[in-house]
Amino acid sequence: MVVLATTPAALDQISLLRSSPEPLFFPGVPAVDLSSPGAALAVVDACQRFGFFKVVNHGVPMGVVDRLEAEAVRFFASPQVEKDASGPANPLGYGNKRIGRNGDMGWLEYLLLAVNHQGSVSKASPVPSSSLREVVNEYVGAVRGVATWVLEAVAEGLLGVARRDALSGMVADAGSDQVFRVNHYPPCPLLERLPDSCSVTGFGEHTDPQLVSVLRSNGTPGLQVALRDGRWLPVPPDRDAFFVIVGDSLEVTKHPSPSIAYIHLLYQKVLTNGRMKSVRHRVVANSLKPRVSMIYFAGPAPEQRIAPLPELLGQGHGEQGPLYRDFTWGDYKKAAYRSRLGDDRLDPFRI
Ligand SMILES: O=C(O)CCC(=O)C(=O)O
Ligand SMILES: [Fe+2]
Repeated sequence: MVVLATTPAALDQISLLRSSPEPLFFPGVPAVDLSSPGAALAVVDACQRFGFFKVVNHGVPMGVVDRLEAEAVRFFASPQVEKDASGPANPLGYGNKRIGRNGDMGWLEYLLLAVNHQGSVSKASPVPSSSLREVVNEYVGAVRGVATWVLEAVAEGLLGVARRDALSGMVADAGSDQVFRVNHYPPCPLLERLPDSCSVTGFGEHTDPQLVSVLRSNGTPGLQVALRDGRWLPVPPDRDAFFVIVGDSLEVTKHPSPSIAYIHLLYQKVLTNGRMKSVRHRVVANSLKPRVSMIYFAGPAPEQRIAPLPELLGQGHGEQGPLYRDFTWGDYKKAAYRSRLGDDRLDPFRI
């Protein structure tokens, strides 16, 4: 984070970031072709090594994606007073710059909606128009298929074909906690007044709490993922692909004595007892072009226990037993609401 002597007032409390002198784009984002015979193994490998990958040949009709993007652009271009009618986000609804309740700010506006276990926007969510509701339902219905496919591949890879639905079943259960979010990052002209070495936070660094997130964006760059060595790597946008992000619930590993470096990495997670990695990511603002992203987050029901799957305990990796106490998704969510975006939200659950 950077502090300047004269930060433009319009940035309010939005943090500045130091731009890294890295090459422009990371060429190594693993790409998985869902139509290829080796796709399941490639998914498991990518989840284990990066916690992040993109999928192509995903089978989601691009017409639905384009319709949703057009509806989202229309909504974000509508008068502020109309957008405010669906907010302030608490946590659902329309939000502007403020993310969560604990002081995180970013150069963006967004709409956050709850999705029921059948994949439709829940009645309680403040959706601005029936046309937006319709197209979100259609879109979520389609990308849920990608999330299910990924969770099935992971379960099969770790537990065998008989337990293929061990993870995806948690999302299909009645009462599962699924969320859909559409983010709009307007161009940030203030960037031109900042030194080249600075950028502006669009969405601050964090891990996604759920099992898995499926992200799609327009062609504007901004998304960055953290590698294990702490470097931030820009992800080349691909408007025809989906990016899959492993969430905290899927990851949770263990480590005998967490060192500072290890805490930085945060590659420790629960259900898979560390086999999968959740990945820290963030978005930086763009000076010229708007970025629109849509993310479907697949989470379990509030009463779902988040503990290592018993089959995965004591299978090598030097582990003696779980390093996290049993907790439910509901417990985790409550703790997450009290935390800042970039906090290690699993900390309260470490043994
Ligand atoms: O907008 C993006 O590209 C990423 C946003 C994100 O990480 C999130 O909404 O959790
Ligand atoms: Fe995220």
